[in-house]
Amino acid sequence: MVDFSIEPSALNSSRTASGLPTAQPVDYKITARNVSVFYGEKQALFSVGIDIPDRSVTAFIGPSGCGKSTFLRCFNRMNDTIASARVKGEILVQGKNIYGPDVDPVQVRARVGMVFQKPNPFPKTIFENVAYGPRIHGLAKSKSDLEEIVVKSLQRAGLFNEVKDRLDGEGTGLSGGQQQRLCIARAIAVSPEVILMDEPCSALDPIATAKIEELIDELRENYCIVIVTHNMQQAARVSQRTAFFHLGYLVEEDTTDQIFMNPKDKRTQDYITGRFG
Ligand SMILES: Nc1ncnc2c1ncn2[C@@H]1O[C@H](COP(=O)(O)OP(=O)(O)OP(=O)(O)O)[C@@H](O)[C@H]1O
Repeated sequence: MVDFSIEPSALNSSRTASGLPTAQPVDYKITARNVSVFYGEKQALFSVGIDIPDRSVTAFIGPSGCGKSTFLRCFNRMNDTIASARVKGEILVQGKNIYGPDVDPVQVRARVGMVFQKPNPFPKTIFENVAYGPRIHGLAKSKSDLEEIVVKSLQRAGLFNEVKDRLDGEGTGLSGGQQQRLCIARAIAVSPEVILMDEPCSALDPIATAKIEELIDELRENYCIVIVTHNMQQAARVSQRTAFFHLGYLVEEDTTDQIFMNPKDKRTQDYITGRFG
């Protein structure tokens, strides 16, 4: 664990019985400092900094093209897979700079899982979709170990009861909402520290969306979750903190209540009241 005790922004103030404020360290999972991202000559993000707490949901909102997904992809080095993308600045996950010279991006992506807009199960069985990650990362010592990981991951993703009789069926044969929960199970199976979600409900109907939102709420007890969403009601429903982006800048970040009820910046206010977006 990193000692955050000297970082003023990492302190929550509370009051003792004497009425004097005391500082309590917040458990931050991700810390980003001065992050800028370029696609070729074009700059998409401008010196963004944020602290993201563990065991909670942080939502990134803002108009199309403001850089939400670009910033999210910095947290597991997915931008490395885009040839023109260049990331500057520092991102610490659990205190370790994930852009350090000794860091393997494949390991980063196991620690920081990602769920995409469109459910993307592998063309394999339901069991294999979940077993694949633990197997390649050597997380199971035996067949029964692996089975246990698969069952637990499906249970945590709220899918087990629906698929327990057809684990040998194709993952792609599930409904859209089930496929997305399968992708969440797949992400959980490698015991990540963080789960990134890039508009995870945008391809789903309202009932499947409600299930995923419930699941997100349950998962936050154990994980740091960061979600990009276009849907402000969804951000208000599922997140504890919200960051508003505009034209590549992080305009404002605070508790979700504060952002939606009393934003400090006029651009945030205009966006959440639907004046642009
Ligand atoms: N692979 C890429 N190559 C070139 N430019 C890109 C690439 N991906 C994103 N951009 C540009 O970077 C900027 C930020 O895009 P990004 O997708 O991060 O925004 P966003 O806020 O997530 O948008 P949306 O809500 O529409 O998904 C935009 O101007 C976009 O055109």
